[in-house]
Amino acid sequence: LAPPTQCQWDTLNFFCGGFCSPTIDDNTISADILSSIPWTHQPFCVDALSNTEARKLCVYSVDTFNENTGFSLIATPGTAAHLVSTGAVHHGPATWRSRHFINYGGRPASDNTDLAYKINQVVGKGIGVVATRLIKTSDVFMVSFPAMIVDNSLIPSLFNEGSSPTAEGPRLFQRALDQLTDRERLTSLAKSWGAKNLHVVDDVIRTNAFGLEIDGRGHKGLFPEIARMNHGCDPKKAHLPLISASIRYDERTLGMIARATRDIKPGEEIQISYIPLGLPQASRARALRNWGFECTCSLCTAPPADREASDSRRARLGEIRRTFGAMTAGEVRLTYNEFRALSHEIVSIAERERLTTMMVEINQELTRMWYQAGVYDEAVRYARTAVKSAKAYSDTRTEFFQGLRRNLIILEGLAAEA
Ligand SMILES: C[S@@+](CC[C@H](N)C(=O)[O-])C[C@H]1O[C@@H](n2cnc3c(N)ncnc32)[C@H](O)[C@@H]1O
Repeated sequence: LAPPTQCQWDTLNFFCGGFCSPTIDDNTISADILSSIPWTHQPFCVDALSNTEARKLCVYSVDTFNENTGFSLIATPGTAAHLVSTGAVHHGPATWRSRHFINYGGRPASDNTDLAYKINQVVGKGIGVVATRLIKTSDVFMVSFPAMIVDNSLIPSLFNEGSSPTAEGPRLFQRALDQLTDRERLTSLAKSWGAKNLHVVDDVIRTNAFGLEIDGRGHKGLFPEIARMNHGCDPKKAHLPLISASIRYDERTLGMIARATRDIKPGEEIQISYIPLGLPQASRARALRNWGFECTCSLCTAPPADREASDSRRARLGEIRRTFGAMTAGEVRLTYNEFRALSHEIVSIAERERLTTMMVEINQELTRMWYQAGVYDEAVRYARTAVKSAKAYSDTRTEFFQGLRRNLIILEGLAAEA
């Protein structure tokens, strides 16, 4: 076998299994490169933005992406090359054809007759996503592909209130928008329509974007169908997860995948969490301010005594996790019994707070810690629960899930030998 090709931008040669994509910008384009890249427009670049560490940001577009709705990327040439070399820019449309999960702007795709949801007006929240038939726990009911992905350095105003947007921002946003085949799919998400001097893309990003990492850099992705899902938690039924759906970014296809974390009945609005699970009330309210609405879900509007009880459980959960961090760093030592009691306590708090999708993370952490403590039968117990919880909402073909399974098998072997 020939050694994998070294990519200019990939000095560790981490991603290139022989399928490399050259870094291109508006100066380096040539006829032979053109035949190997998916972009259908010449890159448009700006140099060293004053307030970012990116040396160059370019707009890349491919208008055949996602059944010709188009995709624009505003990123460094290195990020663009990385995305091309993963095959994602090519794979997206094929995946779309094989999975009929999309309905954009409320218009059903033409060959798609059996969607599990519709995009509709919902009381008090603008547009939302409503189930049209029974969606079973762990079913994928929607896969949305990006209209645009933007390097975080272009939107500093999002993180630093009061700072002015990068001067080059509107120019890049406009170019990226102009090069989309279906612009309305993105612009229909806008709220202020040019008010406050905000470019329409910037406006859409503020309340609709999902954070994602590409090749170690932070980006914001606009997935117009998934973006129609509102934030919310469910009626107070103690045996059900607090949130009815979870989403996951699949870097192999650029798809954002929505999966049910419990059975969802026809007519129910499907909601996700915009913020990390497990936060207490005040932090939730602060975090949600970015989206400009007051949380009215069952947890936020529960009687004060219930909210306080929930807050103190969540504060305790945070405290235990910090203790685990200190243990890992070697700053705190606990006895076997103390650690065992804390392990039980954190799991029972997460269950009580119905933080179902967080159970994987917690059980994974406990697996690692019991393994490091050399207590393999306890590690096996938590590894089993991590696999079981992950099955409920993640794709079992993912590297992540397979990793959990492999860990379990290794630990079972160690426990049997011990
Ligand atoms: C990602 S969009 C969701 C789709 C949006 N409702 C629409 O009409 O396009 C986020 C925006 O939806 C609204 N929203 C989301 N969850 C909400 C909730 N629980 N209550 C009220 N408004 C909500 C807010 O205006 C928020 O900025």
